Amino acid sequence: METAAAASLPLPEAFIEFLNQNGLDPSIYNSTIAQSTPRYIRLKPGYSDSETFVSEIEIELNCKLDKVEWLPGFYSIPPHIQIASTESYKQGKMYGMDAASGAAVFALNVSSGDHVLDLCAAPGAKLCMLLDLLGSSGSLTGVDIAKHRLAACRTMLQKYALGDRCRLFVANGTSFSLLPLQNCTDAFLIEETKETFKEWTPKRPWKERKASKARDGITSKLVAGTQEPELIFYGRHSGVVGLTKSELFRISCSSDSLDTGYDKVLVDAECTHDGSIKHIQKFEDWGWDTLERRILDAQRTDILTNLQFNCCSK
Ligand SMILES: C[S@@+](CC[C@H](N)C(=O)[O-])C[C@H]1O[C@@H](n2cnc3c(N)ncnc32)[C@H](O)[C@@H]1O
Repeated sequence: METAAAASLPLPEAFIEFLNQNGLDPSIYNSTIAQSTPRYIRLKPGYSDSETFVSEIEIELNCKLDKVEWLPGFYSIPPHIQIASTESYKQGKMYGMDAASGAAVFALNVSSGDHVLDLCAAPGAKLCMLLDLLGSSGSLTGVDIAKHRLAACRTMLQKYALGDRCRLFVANGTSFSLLPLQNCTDAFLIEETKETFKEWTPKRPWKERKASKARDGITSKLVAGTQEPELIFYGRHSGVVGLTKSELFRISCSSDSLDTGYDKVLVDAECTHDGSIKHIQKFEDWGWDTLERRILDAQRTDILTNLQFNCCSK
């Protein structure tokens, strides 16, 4: 961190050393520079190639959309532009999603008919992109350890009308072992005497759910590794409808799980996109001691390393 700009940053020595060791430019944590980092939006398939729709959004946002050539459906917008109050966003025609997040999903190379597992799914931006890529084929299983976060993901599926081939489990990803159902259905003998899963219906429309969440606040609750996965959502073609509970929770339908497992697995245990810069910038309000305790604490990051190792080595 040789430059004068970086030297003027109120970053602790140890953090600057860490950035230097990893070839990262400390000036990205300068809030003036970070404020010029563009934001990105992803347009829903069907809208993303429509020039008319792009022009409509430009009028609505009062800015120009710059197409990200290497990432289908993505556009960059100036950092100060807010999308949440626009009609296109409210109507589920666009997502606020970082290009780096999109790149991770794109790199999975999802193809038609794939059975995909998203192990750290909430709040669901990547999950929605995966479902958009799958279209009307394959299946997607979303897992998250935090129930309130996965509930937000379910709301997102409803908002974007995307959940048809998806199921969501509150579970610890390090021990999640349920296989995709589409591969197993032939092996199931539906026992008519037992109660089976009926079509999932929301207790409340998603807009009401969003409003009441804001009113009531949220309680953070994480599941233990040993707890049985809790199914909080399943779509009509997710393979769940018509199964009994014991069929759903059978972890293997064949001795060879290589044939019956997932085709692609996404493990997004912690943020790696431009949003992480904003997390670090909280030091300006919190001070470094608090930031270190809340975010950079060695014990917490050790847990994260183990989580990523466990998930990836399965
Ligand atoms: C960076 S966020 C994921 C963002 C998400 N992929 C998206 O695109 O919106 C990390 C998520 O991992 C979840 N998580 C952390 N440890 C977990 C575990 N052991 N099992 C399952 N989920 C976990 C957190 O609750 C959090 O929701």
